[in-house]
Amino acid sequence: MTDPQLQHYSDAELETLLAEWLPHQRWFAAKGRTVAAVRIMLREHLTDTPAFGADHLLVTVEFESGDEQLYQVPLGYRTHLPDELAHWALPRPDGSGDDRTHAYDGLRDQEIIDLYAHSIATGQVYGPVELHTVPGTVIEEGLRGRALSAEQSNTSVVLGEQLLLKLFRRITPGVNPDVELHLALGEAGCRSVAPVRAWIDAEIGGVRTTLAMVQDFAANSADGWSMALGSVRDLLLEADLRADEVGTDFAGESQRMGAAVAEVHALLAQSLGTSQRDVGDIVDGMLRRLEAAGAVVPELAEVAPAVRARFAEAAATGTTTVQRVHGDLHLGQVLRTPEHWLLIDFEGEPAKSLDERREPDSALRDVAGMLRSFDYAAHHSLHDAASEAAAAQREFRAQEWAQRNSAAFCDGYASESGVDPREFAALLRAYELDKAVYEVVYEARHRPQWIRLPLNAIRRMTQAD
Ligand SMILES: Nc1ncnc2c1ncn2[C@@H]1O[C@H](COP(=O)(O)OP(=O)(O)O)[C@@H](O)[C@H]1O
Ligand SMILES: O=P(O)(O)O[C@H]1O[C@H](CO)[C@@H](O[C@H]2O[C@H](CO)[C@@H](O)[C@H](O)[C@H]2O)[C@H](O)[C@H]1O
Repeated sequence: MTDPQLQHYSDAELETLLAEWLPHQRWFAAKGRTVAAVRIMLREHLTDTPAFGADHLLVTVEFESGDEQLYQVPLGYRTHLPDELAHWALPRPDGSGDDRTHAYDGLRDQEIIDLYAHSIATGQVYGPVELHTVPGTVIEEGLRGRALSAEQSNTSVVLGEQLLLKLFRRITPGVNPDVELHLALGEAGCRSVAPVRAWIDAEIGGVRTTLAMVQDFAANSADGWSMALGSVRDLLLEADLRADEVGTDFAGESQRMGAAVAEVHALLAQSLGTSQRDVGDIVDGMLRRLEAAGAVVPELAEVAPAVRARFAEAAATGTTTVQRVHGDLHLGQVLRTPEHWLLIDFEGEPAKSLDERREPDSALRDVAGMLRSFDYAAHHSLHDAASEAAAAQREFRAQEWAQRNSAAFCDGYASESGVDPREFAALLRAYELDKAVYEVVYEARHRPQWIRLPLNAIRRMTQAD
């Protein structure tokens, strides 16, 4: 029996199917919004073999509200869909028969990944796309690829356990800060990032726009979030021990992490400069975000006056030094290699515009991001305890873990930079609250069952002296 032929999908057919499929993808940034239509902006045909086909798409998503977002979507086509690809398939057109070719996320297909790896190694890219390689870089041919887990804002593929190809999903015209800052830090000889070796861009609407980047893959690394959760879990299991007596005490790691963040900040300041900014201006942005968040999550109304009071304390502190920063630092953005800590993902908060993400900010934003993350890790593992007394005890111990690691992180930061973030308590607290407000909206949209973590933290922070 011969296999059925691959059937072509028209642009119009794909647009209809993508409008249904895109909102369910983890990397779709507009969760909760109604898609009015999808338009294909670019469709580059990559291959047609008897077994499979592939296209590379850039699509514009139009929302009911009238605005648009641009997404990058590699698609594969097969007549028979292997079980492991079923999860990544687009719906099939209404009324299509059993032999209708399947369309699916191309980056989940080994053979299509190989095609991209070959293209990067040989420099043979498609259509208007350009590949730029950092001088001295040689990307081997024939590196086998595997896509990383699905829970990401973008899609990353490990090539030969040596390199990581990160394909940006939501595309914003301009240079992606992930490439921009990684390149600057690489040139400055920073030890605490994985160097970028190449990037891919194209001119979109007259603007050179980043589509993907290739950086060193840190094999055998563990992410800070998993390590921190392990430490908290062990502490909560050992009811009679203090945090510093438990084998997986994390404070030494937090201290080294603080030093790594300080190194990155110093090199970003050195390479890309610093300036002075009125804290009042920074706080105006925080107030605007608080108001916008209140429209999404009504529970914020109850804590908003106390948050505003904290913001006002920060605004009264005058001016502060600003520089390029990471912008969305948390425990999931640091990797512990066998040697040291690496910071990854310099894209900034996905919900902000590119201009906002590239705006110089206080280094305290990143410090606050990490302090929030210690609080998340500490409280994430608290389940309903058998009695109120037991719950209070577990809460107390979780809180102690967060404080111990926050202090160690600040100690490490201060030892590397000579500046202790805790000296700027009012501004640091304002950044922590701003981040927690962002998190409330993030959780409402992505993980509603987690929303109590940032909401409770805001209550604690606004009640504390
Ligand atoms: N250089 C690297 N080496 C090893 N693993 C990495 C590297 N960069 C990222 N990762 C892994 O990929 C995951 C997603 O990376 P990230 O840059 O945060 O992507 P996203 O923007 O999609 O969230 C990280 O949680 C980490 O596990
Ligand atoms: O890693 P991303 O750039 O996609 O960042 C977004 O998702 C994060 C969650 O994956 C989110 O981080 C929040 O949850 C973390 C635990 O999962 C916690 O460690 C962070 O402190 C907390 O902010 C991040 O805010 C969001 O931008």
